[in-house]
Amino acid sequence: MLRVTGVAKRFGPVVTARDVSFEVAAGEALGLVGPNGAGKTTLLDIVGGTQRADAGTVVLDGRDITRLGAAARADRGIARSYQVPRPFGGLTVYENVLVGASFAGQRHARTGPADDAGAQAWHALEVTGMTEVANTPSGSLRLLDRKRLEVARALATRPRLLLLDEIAGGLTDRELPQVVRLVRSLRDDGVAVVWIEHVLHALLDVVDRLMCLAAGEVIAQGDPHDVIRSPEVIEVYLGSTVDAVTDPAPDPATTPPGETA
Ligand SMILES: Nc1ncnc2c1ncn2[C@@H]1O[C@H](COP(=O)(O)OP(=O)(O)OP(=O)(O)O)[C@@H](O)[C@H]1O
Repeated sequence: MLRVTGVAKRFGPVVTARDVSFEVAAGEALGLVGPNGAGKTTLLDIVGGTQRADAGTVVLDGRDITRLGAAARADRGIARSYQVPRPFGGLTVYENVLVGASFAGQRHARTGPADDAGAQAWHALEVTGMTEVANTPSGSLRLLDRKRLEVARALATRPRLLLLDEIAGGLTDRELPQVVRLVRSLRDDGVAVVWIEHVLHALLDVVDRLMCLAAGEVIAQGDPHDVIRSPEVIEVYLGSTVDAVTDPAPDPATTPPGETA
């Protein structure tokens, strides 16, 4: 479904992507890990269309979308959540999601029968377990609900490819499984997912494949358990936490050293 080939990006002297290539199949979940500053968010930006790569191509469903902006990519089914949730604080949860659903509704109306944006927004709240806080001002939400609202706003656009940026960071041991279940259910419903996450055991509960970036380069990708056992990944990212991550009863709060949630 998604094929990224030979992507390069730099900000002045800082190289954030160097010949990065990967693929995501329809309905597949790919985890993206790596040290702070490795270039993970920039790569998501390049796939989502909010950043333009210096070189390389992004192909969705066989069509080259490299030169398309974020709105045109959203039209084609790409949606994303942001590391720092940015809801419209004065609007309720429902209203926030309705904004996304309305834009998507207008787009779909151009090519087919008009959607009911309200129904679509409500559906996104149901899927994310947020109906009980639908009328709560989003500025007063606890962290878990702010994270879920990010996902709900993205879902309201009816994506086929969902880009998630650290939606598990900062959550408690009791909250984490809810996010894991949510992402897994989306994947199981056929939505392809690319998920950046430092909370590795949450990622490992969901993703089909894992890719590790360091200094803008892919240092490993493939089976998640192979990737976290890769000597290079252990050296530059996991260090001694690899045993905690793969332990049968891992500490849910485990985050690699030096990483921010
Ligand atoms: N717009 C920008 N202008 C200049 N430098 C940038 C810009 N965006 C990102 N960078 C730099 O590019 C590098 C990669 O940043 P990026 O946010 O993609 O990394 P990351 O792997 O997502 O990190 P983290 O895990 O901390 O979120 C960093 O050194 C960052 O400071």
